[in-house]
Amino acid sequence: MVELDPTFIQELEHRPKPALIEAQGIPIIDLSPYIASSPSNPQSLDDLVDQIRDACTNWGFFQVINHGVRLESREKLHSASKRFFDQPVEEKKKVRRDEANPLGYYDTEHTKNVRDWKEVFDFMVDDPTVEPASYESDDEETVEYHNQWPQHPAELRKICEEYVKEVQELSYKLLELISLSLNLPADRFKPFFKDQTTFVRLNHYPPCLAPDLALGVGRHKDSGALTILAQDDVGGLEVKRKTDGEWIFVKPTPNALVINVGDIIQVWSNDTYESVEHRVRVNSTRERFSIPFFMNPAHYTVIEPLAELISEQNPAKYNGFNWGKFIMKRKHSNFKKLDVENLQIFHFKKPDERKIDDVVSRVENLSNKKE
Ligand SMILES: O=C(O)CCC(=O)C(=O)O
Ligand SMILES: [Fe+2]
Repeated sequence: MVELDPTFIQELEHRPKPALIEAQGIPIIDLSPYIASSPSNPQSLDDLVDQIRDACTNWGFFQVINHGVRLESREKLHSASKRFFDQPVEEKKKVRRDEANPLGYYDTEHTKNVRDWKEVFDFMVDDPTVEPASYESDDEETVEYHNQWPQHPAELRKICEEYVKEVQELSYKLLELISLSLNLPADRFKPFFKDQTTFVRLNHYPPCLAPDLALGVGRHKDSGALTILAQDDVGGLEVKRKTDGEWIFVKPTPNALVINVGDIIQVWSNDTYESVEHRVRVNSTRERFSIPFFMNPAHYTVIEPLAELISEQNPAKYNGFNWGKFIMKRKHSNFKKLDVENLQIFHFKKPDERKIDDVVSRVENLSNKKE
């Protein structure tokens, strides 16, 4: 019997199943009609937009190939990340995050109040990034966050910055495609990202002696606009299939990036697209590395359903909320185990919508129990 610190142990119903379900996985979309420098033919662009719409509607997740991010920059970052995490913990803790600076290294993240089997290193894409000083709604003070770079490996900073430049270009293209897929102009979302609060996380999941009890990241939805994830060939990411709630393994595909729409796009689209739950399983033999790029708007952005996507027949399902305050509150509860439920976009649903969601989730629970 392996002794596992009880803070890592998932409730029975949330533990990973012994067998992986690969099934028909999330779609793979070839972005070449949009990424290529030569103007593409309109038919292939329409096809691409249709594929994006289907993937966002049916899965909330997809993989992209021919995305313009060079394999070389990605591999360089994976190996620099490995060099960083391979160091003794005392060395890594020289850049550890604390309540004053949320950036850098830490190994105590909790998701839904259970500790994740992972260690991470976070940095902002814009350095410095301006965020609210507190989550109190009447406090207008802001602070500047600065990245903390380690001394070793010295090249980590440059490699991260190079990678980010390429992924950032892709992030705008994906936003454009998503916008077109909602029948909006390609640049509809762009202004929200002028003072963006986008950040990148280097994830390291060490081998775990009790992979049946713990998770690398517990079930969650990404709270930002869009996530672009590079994963290595080990695999571990699982996505909750919308049709039946089954956890589906995302098969690592060479040179593909995994994309998912986050809570913000769910609200902007007034629930046309949903931010889908996912989690990470760990294994007892191989460490895993992954690198999510979390694309987030400026802190002062009020997140609400877009005017073009609501009507009398389809009224706004959410009250607007301030992105910076929302994320501050979330960070506060992720930092340590709290007894309260995490803040979710669900809490901004208009009262009638919350009632409808409650009924739907009760029916879903009933039908899941029958299996
Ligand atoms: O490592 C992964 O595959 C996904 C990580 C993730 O979902 C997250 O950090 O939000
Ligand atoms: Fe995630």
